[in-house]
Amino acid sequence: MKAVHFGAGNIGRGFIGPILSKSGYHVCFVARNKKQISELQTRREYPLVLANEDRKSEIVGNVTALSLGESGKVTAQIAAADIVTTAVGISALKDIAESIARGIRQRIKQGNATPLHIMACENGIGASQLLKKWVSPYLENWGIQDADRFVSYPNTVVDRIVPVQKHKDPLQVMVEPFSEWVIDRNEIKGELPPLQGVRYSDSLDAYLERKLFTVNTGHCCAAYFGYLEGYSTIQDAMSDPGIRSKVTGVLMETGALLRERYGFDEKKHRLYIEKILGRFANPHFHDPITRVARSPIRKLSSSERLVYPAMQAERLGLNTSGLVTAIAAALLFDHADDPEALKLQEQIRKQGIREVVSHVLGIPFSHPLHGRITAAYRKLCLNYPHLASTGFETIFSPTAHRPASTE
Ligand SMILES: NC(=O)c1ccc[n+]([C@@H]2O[C@H](COP(=O)([O-])OP(=O)(O)OC[C@H]3O[C@@H](n4cnc5c(N)ncnc54)[C@H](O)[C@@H]3O)[C@@H](O)[C@H]2O)c1
Ligand SMILES: O=P(O)(O)OC[C@@H](O)[C@@H](O)[C@H](O)[C@H](O)CO
Repeated sequence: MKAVHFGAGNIGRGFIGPILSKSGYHVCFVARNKKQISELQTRREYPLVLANEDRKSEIVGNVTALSLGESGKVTAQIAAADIVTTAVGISALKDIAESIARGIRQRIKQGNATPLHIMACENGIGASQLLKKWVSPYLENWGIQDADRFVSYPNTVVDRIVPVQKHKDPLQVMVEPFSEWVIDRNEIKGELPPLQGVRYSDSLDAYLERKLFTVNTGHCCAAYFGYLEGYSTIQDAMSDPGIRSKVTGVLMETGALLRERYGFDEKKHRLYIEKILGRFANPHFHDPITRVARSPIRKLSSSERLVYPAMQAERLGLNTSGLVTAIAAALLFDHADDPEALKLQEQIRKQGIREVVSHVLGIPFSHPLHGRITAAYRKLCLNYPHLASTGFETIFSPTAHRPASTE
């Protein structure tokens, strides 16, 4: 069995690659880092270490790598693959779509009609279906109408914390012991791929929202609140009782929403939250705040971990005060090495916070959350003036940008 995995980064090497390899697939990473590619080609294996007391390690074998630029070879690999997975970041899916489409075209030319499962293992709602939207136009342009007969794009949920890390061995990866990979069973064509430790579900949305609005909402809250306080790792932020309590408060809000939407048992969900808070605090990690806070425009979009649950909870009349403060904190994330953080700050400076809440977060001026978020943002600007320094005077000053109800 053959698998092609795009992205030899943290989750690619730390979770998807190991599951594929353990399940008997030969794994070809399609990657960008030259050093990693040549090491994977030569060694054909790499070490994976668990971030716990024992530091138990295992070898992930039966792997190799290609560079994205080796387009003929990548096409051939996809043409012969049983599974294609990705972990490149949801915004980068469009950049790999043509490669995948070429592989499908070659597969059809070769008369290979065995099922091909393409799974985008990215955080976000409907990532595999989004990838399909990027791949399909290439196929249509080439006159290929019937790829759906054997190609499927099941959405998935992947959960394992794998921080940014550096080791002497560029292939080594340290991961938390916990892991969960759930795949939408309804989308699979043909037999279920024999993936060890993976769950196939008929109700993926429930798993997806539970993960995104608990693990990822809580994680980014720890990051954005931690950033305000000047912490550099999630573990440091989580050891601050004030931050831990704020994160817990937000997860109580998303928990109430999830229970309302999917009927989760309250006690079990509370235990799920507790477990996740413990995972964030894992003392064997130094997970940079900047990794977890990365790409704030993506994280603040209307289908994502902060705004989506806030809008849904508001609609149902549930408490959203913690989410509102978290959104305001995210709007202050101005890390200089994060292109989206810089773009967001530029937009706030140029357009004012009210426009940004409306157009970037997708919350209309007339929506009750709009005024509450701008008010919370203003309060944070006053409490953390060093973060709001560049645009503070203009953010609330002239003309229409001044929020009416925040004095
Ligand atoms: N790290 C985690 O804890 C974790 C857990 C679950 C899900 N995820 C999701 O997995 C995805 C990857 O996250 P990560 O933490 O592994 O990031 P990462 O930066 O460590 O890895 C991404 C990799 O993709 C590569 N890449 C980017 N564009 C590419 C392209 N066009 N072709 C080939 N390779 C490309 C990058 O070079 C990098 O090696 C994200 O969507 C993230 O949300 C991460
Ligand atoms: O990868 P992002 O940027 O969507 O989110 C950052 C982290 O919250 C995320 O990578 C978690 O570590 C992961 O989702 C845990 O399963």
